[in-house]
Amino acid sequence: MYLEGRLFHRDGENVRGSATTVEETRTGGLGIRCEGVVHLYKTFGGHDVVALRGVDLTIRAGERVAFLGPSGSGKSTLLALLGGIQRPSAGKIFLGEEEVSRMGERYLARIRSRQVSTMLQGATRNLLPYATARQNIAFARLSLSSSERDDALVDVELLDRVGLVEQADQVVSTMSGGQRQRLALACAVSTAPRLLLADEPTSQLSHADRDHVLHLIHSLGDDFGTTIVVVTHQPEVAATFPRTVTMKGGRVGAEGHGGSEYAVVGEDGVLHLPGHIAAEWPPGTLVRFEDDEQGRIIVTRASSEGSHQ
Ligand SMILES: Nc1ncnc2c1ncn2[C@@H]1O[C@H](COP(=O)(O)OP(=O)(O)OP(=O)(O)O)[C@@H](O)[C@H]1O
Repeated sequence: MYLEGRLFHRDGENVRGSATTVEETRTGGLGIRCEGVVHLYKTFGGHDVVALRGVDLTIRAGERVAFLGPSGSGKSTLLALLGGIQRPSAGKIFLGEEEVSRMGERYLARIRSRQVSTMLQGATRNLLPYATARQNIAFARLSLSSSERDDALVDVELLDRVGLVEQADQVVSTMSGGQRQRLALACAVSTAPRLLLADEPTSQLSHADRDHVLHLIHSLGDDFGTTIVVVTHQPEVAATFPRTVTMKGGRVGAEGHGGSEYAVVGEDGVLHLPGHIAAEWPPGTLVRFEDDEQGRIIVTRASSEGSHQ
């Protein structure tokens, strides 16, 4: 059984914290800014794989964003950089007003344990296999002070929200893949983070479980103003987010806001076409630009019949 209603409680909550450092602020979402972020992986073969080719992106405090894009386009890499799990090869990433690469290891570790929750693909591997669901949540919250723990989250409610109340005292090693994934998310949100980064949090779940997990993710935003970024391949999941960012070839190629689609102008004025048009206009297609009376630019396929605007 799942509980409905408000999950997170915090007296005197203030979703726009104003203290000076990320660490001093406990409430409200954490904004993100990427400036020219490039990331290379060195391979054993000795050649570099360029995963990100210059990402400029701002996510405001409290925004909820879904990252989309084909396999290999750099979504997971960007998420890991935002969570401070990897450092960019070049460019800058700011959490709040602080640049991640200027944070010392210990400072960053504290931010990551109390303010930024990152659920990477395969996050279930980070669960303690011989501990129960309830013990895993307690472990995830170890870094919180006792007042922070009292303030916010009741573990039984949290487990109920992800449909695991009957597994509260079951050890992880006996759980199914879907149950582990739901527990990993419960652990990730159990500290009431200011920034939640989740890579494919619903990939192994049934429709009903997916919807409840999404409800849990969005309730963090509703109750705390948490900034939320998820990577997903599922259009139904992306549709619950007010903003989508589509990665293409290591760059931000397009954005969606409130149902409208926008392309992002890249280096040298390059524009990625929305997927459904790109499928019909192969590389080499000649297009014509015209201004209409309202000052809009009309793009028309110049050659062949069946032109698009
Ligand atoms: N550890 C690594 N070592 C070498 N190359 C890597 C590593 N991780 C990712 N890559 C490469 O970086 C590029 C971006 O990968 P990334 O996993 O960020 O993409 P993605 O969009 O999240 O893909 P998917 O949707 O399949 O998870 C790909 O070419 C990938 O092969």
